Amino acid sequence: LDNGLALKPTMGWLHWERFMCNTDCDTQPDNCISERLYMQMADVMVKEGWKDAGYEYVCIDDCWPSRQRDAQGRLQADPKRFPGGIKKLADYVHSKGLKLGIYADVGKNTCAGYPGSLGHYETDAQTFADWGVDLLKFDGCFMDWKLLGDGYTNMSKALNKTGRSILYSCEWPLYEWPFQKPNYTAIRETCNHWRNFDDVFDSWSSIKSILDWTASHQDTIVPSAGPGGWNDPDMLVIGNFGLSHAQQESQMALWAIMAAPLLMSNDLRDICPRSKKLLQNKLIIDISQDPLGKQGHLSAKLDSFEVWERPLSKRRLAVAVLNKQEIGGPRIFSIRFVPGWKICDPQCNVTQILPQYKEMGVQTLQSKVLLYIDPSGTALLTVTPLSSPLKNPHK
Ligand SMILES: OC[C@@H]1[C@H](O)[C@H](O)[C@@H](O)CN1C(=S)Nc1ccc(F)cc1
Repeated sequence: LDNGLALKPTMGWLHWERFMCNTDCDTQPDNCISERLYMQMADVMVKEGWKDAGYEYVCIDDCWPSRQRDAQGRLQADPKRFPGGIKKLADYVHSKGLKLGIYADVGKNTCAGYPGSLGHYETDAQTFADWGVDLLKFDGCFMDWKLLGDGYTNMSKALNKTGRSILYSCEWPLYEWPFQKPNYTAIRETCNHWRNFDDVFDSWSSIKSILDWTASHQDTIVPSAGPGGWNDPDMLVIGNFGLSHAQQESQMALWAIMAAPLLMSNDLRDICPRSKKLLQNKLIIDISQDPLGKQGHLSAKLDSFEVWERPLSKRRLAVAVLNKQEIGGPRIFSIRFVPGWKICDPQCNVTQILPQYKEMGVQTLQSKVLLYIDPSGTALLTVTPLSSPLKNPHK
């Protein structure tokens, strides 16, 4: 969507995978969907270096509203859980130099059964703008699939009409795929990023299913990604319970290669140092936020390894090698099997970023560079071609 936003993949925090629809603030005041949760996350994001690392949007997901619209037909926050209302929460988040995201649904109800926006697109867009909201995640539940396009485009126009810059995150293709192949040209014109596939869960099988779907549809979806519009493989679950450290490194590396929005869903108030270090790794974030804005793709599969490559600015290349084998110990992968390795003709400079930082120095096409990759782990590298002076000096 050409609204000047999401020129790089969105970075921030989104409540859903970790906090879901927990509305029991009597029993669980620290973990229920309430203004406290977002204010505390905003505080931590400033205090613990998340904002400095680039994480900017604090996002509310489903279950925030009251069950009824107000007398003017406007959505309103649950008064017990958000006593200050959304506008005051937005002011607080803005006072921290962060941005606030909110959630609504194109159809009759949200997926959790709260009021949907069907028939209220302009009212809801104006309400969000009046509150100072900076991002809208627009879900696709309870909607006739034949009307999805109208719904998503009408809300896009309604947001534009408010005159406020509001990043528009859609789920349009996710709800259309079961019926017909989505039109990614229309989707890109309408949204700043779009969910294509199932919700992420806190498990390696969930991450694998998302990667497999992406690889098998890459010819359709990869060309549609670029500044202002991105494919959204769903939230980062790094720092929760279900992934080993190697698997957490794999999600971080592959989401950077896919130019995916980096929306964490975890408890930043209580996260293990290794996961925090991984999420704040500047070299990986630089790959994610690369100005060329081209999404990477699966370039080779061999012997239970997957090679993913992303072209970067300044003719550089990011390479991720994933060891799909889930038995045994670390396995060796020769970098010569990386299709993009040909940019090392005649020479290139190689830096390994994961599983640990290692400058591998100048290599040639014939170099024997071996990577040791843990089961369900990933080696992440950047390769910079060095053109020798003899080769086409005027090129
Ligand atoms: O209710 C909101 C929740 C999150 O926003 C996800 O990111 C959205 O993809 C939708 N969503 C959920 S749980 N959707 C859903 C997931 C499974 C299901 F059987 C019925 C609805």
